[in-house]
Amino acid sequence: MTSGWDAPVPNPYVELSRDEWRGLRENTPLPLTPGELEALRGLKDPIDIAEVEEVYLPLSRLLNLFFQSDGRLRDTVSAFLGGEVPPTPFIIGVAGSVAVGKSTTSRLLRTLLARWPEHPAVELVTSDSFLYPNSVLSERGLMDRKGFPESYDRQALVRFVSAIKSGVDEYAIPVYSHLEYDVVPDATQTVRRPDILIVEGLNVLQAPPAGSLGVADFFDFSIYVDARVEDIRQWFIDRLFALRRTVFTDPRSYFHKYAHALDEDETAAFAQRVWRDVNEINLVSNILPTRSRATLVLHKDRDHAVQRVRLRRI
Ligand SMILES: Nc1ncnc2c1ncn2[C@@H]1O[C@H](COP(=O)(O)OP(=O)(O)O)[C@@H](O)[C@H]1O
Ligand SMILES: CC(C)(COP(=O)(O)O)[C@@H](O)C(=O)NCCC(=O)O
Repeated sequence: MTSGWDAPVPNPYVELSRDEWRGLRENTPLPLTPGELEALRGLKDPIDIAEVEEVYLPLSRLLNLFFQSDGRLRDTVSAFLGGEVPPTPFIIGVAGSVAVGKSTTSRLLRTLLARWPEHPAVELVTSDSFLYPNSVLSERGLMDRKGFPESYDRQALVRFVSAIKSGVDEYAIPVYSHLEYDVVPDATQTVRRPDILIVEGLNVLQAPPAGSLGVADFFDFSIYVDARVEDIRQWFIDRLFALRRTVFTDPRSYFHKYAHALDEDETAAFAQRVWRDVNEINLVSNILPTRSRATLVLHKDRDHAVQRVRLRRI
């Protein structure tokens, strides 16, 4: 038995280096071409096939094992109840900062998971669908708090995930447009009883207020995409410059006015201000504190490559 001040700190996680993790792919095949990966990649995300093979195939294999083990647990419960318990979607949460690369991770997982014969139907929703429209955010003085917990209709998100977990046949949710920087009036995304539902968003691992349910209460597995705050800040700034050269040139873009009006220095100052006053505060106060709730943490280095993986002990 160890004791004293230098005793190892008990740790509820298994910590793996990239080398250890990549060996866990075993013989999982690569069901993705470089062209398909290109289509899934977010702006300025340098993900390549090596990253898919070494990081995402072990993850795809692990999620497939969790999915199958969930089915066996359901069989046990059915036997206990003396009647069939019908399957409901397996729900995966993906959380992390603005600009950390959650969208690429989620889109890639959707594609990789759908190629397993056990769960071909995989749907992806992002929690921005549950942001209040700009009109409501303005009224409440929350336009500079987009992405903070109070900018979402938390109860609508919980109702949706609860309905999916209850096995409803279909459920329509709102659609958010990054281009228009607002919820799109009258547009909907319909989720139809998938085998797996991925729910991606900044705050999806947040603990609910005392006495109520949170969206994370319905997750069967959760992933936190992690990196040093300084690195994410740089990625956010680099991406804003890339957006300025691409998306912001579209007259429909909410940020179109900035594409020409601001020179390079002013754009850098704008990016730094939005990072410091909005996204970093949200990361440090609301998002990072949820990291320890995740089943799995993917930690990226400055070059965006995942170098460490932390898996919660079962
Ligand atoms: N102002 C914007 N205009 C258009 N697309 C954007 C804008 N901001 C972010 N995006 C895109 O929205 C997606 C989600 O971005 P974000 O919430 O920062 O999460 P992450 O970088 O972790 O995927 C990304 O694909 C990003 O490129
Ligand atoms: C739309 C977002 C709040 C992310 O929403 P999510 O789907 O992660 O809930 C975020 O990408 C965003 O636009 N934040 C506002 C601050 C900024 O422009 O960076």
